[in-house]
Amino acid sequence: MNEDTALLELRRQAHTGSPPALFRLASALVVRHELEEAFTLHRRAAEAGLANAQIEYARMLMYGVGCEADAELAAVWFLRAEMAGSPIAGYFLALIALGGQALPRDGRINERVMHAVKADYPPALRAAALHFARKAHPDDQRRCMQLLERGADLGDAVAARLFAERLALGENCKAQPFAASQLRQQLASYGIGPLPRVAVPDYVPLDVPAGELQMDDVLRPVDLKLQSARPRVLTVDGLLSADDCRLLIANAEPRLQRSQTIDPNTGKPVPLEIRTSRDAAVDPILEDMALRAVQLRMTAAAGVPFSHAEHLTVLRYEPGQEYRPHRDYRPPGSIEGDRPDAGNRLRTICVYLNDVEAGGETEFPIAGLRVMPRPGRAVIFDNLHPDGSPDVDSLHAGLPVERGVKWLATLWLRQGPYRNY
Ligand SMILES: O=C(O)CCC(=O)C(=O)O
Ligand SMILES: [Fe+2]
Repeated sequence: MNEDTALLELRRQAHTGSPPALFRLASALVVRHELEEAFTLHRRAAEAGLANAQIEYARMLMYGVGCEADAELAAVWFLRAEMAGSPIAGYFLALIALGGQALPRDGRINERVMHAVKADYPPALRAAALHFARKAHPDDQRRCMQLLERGADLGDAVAARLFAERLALGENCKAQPFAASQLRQQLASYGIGPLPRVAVPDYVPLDVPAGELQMDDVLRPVDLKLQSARPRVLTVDGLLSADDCRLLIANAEPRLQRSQTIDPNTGKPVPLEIRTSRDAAVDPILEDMALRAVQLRMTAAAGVPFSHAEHLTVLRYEPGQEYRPHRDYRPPGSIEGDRPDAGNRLRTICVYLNDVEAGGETEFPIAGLRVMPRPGRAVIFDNLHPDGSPDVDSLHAGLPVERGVKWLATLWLRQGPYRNY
């Protein structure tokens, strides 16, 4: 049967109106990028009570695929699928609720994540593993390892890479170089290399009873150090854990592209000599609970609601690569095409993900300040004055890397809401 005959057969079956047949046809149409028709068919199957279709329909609504995005309506359909017994729907409800925008951030987040963990849903395993990774109790460290291992067994390459690092380094566990090298060989056969070395930053371990999940820990206040008042620059060490840093690198690495910069004349992103790194932005469709938790930690430290954040960008600079002096606020005219209602870039938070052998500091020339990369260290700075006007003194640069590689995560934070869930 060729592809078209197969589709015709699916259409014939769907004609009967049977929900599983509608679902199968919709899924085939998604693969063919016929999204609007897929959306309508998933809706019909969802309305007829099919839980899988309810999840797919809700996901399309959440991301605006084949339709206008509508996070509130997505939540309604995830709730129906959850009531029909789907822990995956519960996971998505927890993901939406953690953003605190389309659903309230309530205690059900933890319950739902645990439920999805018990159902072996890999994104939930990853999120819970990274949460337990921050807790001092040895039982929680064991839980973290078990969850990463389970994720790896289920084919989650990110979990496998994180697990291999901990095993190889004996980080919060007994070093198992043989098991680590076997796992790395397995990953290498899929073309996946080892992660860069990330030293464990000092941070206050999470004070949550052993075995318990408290996902909203990401919002807890951190100890910011004022480095300069004008321009306003703050830093905090250990904002992210070694596992968080590795998570960001592992997610970005396969998708890196030459960085682009907004051309001040046209307002369009283009590759320019002032910024020679490679980077990957996290598309909302790829944003799972663990990635969301890391970003919430960043926005909370920056004192800006999560909804104001543009998409996370992870950058990689090789020797000689740099981001020459620039300001992060967007030139008037370039906002129009990208959520003008969200206003300009009020503030930026960058987190270094590894140690750079030499070079790669972030320099603020007006303040006479250079911030050294250290894994988990964040630098937060204002791009606008309190009255919303551009602060020309916010000029800054990513100095050229001299030796080693520099990995960095940047969130640009707008004046108003940019995301809807
Ligand atoms: O690489 C750095 O240190 C600075 C990065 C930066 O300025 C940016 O991402 O906007
Ligand atoms: Fe910048």
